[in-house]
Amino acid sequence: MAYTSSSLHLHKHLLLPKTTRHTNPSSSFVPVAAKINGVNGHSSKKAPNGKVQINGDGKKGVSGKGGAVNGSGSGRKAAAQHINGNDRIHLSVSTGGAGGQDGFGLRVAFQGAPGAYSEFAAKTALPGCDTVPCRAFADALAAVDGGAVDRAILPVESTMEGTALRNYDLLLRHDLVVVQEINLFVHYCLLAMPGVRAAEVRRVISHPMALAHCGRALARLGVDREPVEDTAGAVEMLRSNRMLDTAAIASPRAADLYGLDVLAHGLQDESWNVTRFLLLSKPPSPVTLPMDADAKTSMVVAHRGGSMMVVLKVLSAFSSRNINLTKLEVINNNDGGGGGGGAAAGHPVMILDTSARGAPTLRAFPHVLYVDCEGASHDPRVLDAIKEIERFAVFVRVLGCYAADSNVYDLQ
Ligand SMILES: O=C(O)C(=O)Cc1ccccc1
Repeated sequence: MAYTSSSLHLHKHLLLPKTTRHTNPSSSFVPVAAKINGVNGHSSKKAPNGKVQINGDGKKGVSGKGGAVNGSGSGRKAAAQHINGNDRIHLSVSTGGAGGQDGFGLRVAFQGAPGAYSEFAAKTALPGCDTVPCRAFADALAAVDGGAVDRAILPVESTMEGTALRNYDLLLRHDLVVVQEINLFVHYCLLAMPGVRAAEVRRVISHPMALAHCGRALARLGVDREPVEDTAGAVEMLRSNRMLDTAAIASPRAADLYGLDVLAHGLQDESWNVTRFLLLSKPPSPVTLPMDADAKTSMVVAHRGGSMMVVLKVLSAFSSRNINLTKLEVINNNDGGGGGGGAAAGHPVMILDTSARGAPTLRAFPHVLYVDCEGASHDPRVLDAIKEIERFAVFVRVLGCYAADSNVYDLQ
């Protein structure tokens, strides 16, 4: 196999929620996204009343009361079914912002149209921030790299699919630092134009990750699948083209925002479906961690390959110092052919080397490890572990040090 990736994924036990704070979901999702024009394509209109108005009719704002999909007063609620049985997990999670970070005055680029999961993750991580919709993840990263926005948010792994290698590839090509992590419970709904019945749906469109996460449910429904840029963009497309034979997979919030019917809830094949997002900024990191904070450090290690010995040595560098790892992804690209592993299949991983004097250079590495460890990057034990790894690795780049947040936040 040319390009392989194996990993120790974050799973349920690592994502147990800590907080029990509940807030009004609609209040945690303020309509500031509408104030900003999209960086590359997506934009949203602002209604005269200051609420978001998507595609014209202005019936539903972001905080629109009448369309609560899972709340009271929704006519759509009764019709929606749970595709995968008892999929509504009731998590004790916060919808009100992670780690006490205040996002007022910060512009955060995300991939997708307003109502995308990434936007919700940004709003949860940095309550009060202004979100900036972008056509592609690459545009969101370019926006923060170029100084057009303060942060970008990127989904990097999910409990169902592991590491989003494409997004890691993007991250590594930029001189950006990880400043925050956020875990979001992703609840998928099947949405259609008002009045459309499930039996009339021939095709389902959504972000590729959403289609993959709902594979079994879609097979059961016997519909065609078509990937589009993002979940909310799919909903926007349905709405603006008045598609009557097509449904979209997106969040209940997107249904509310764009005024679509929810045909089914809990479409995901696994009831535990959590996506981990990273917030990225230009260096130096604007975040100062309190000394006693639970911190995490993310890094990428490039090595010569040849055997799995290097993995054992990396593990030993941490374990001998009693440092816990929360992620280890092993990437090997041996012969340049095809093979599994996502966007970079058949290609070495391109990493921007910012350590050398002079301009940062993009370097190609066939053998790479993505490592997250507990502890701050300035913790002497972590520093020592990195020093030890540097003795046998070709290159180590610390991607960021940030507050560990094991909460799982929920849209509901
Ligand atoms: O398409 C979206 O809404 C996104 O934000 C990307 C995404 C898709 C599925 C799960 C998590 C993030």
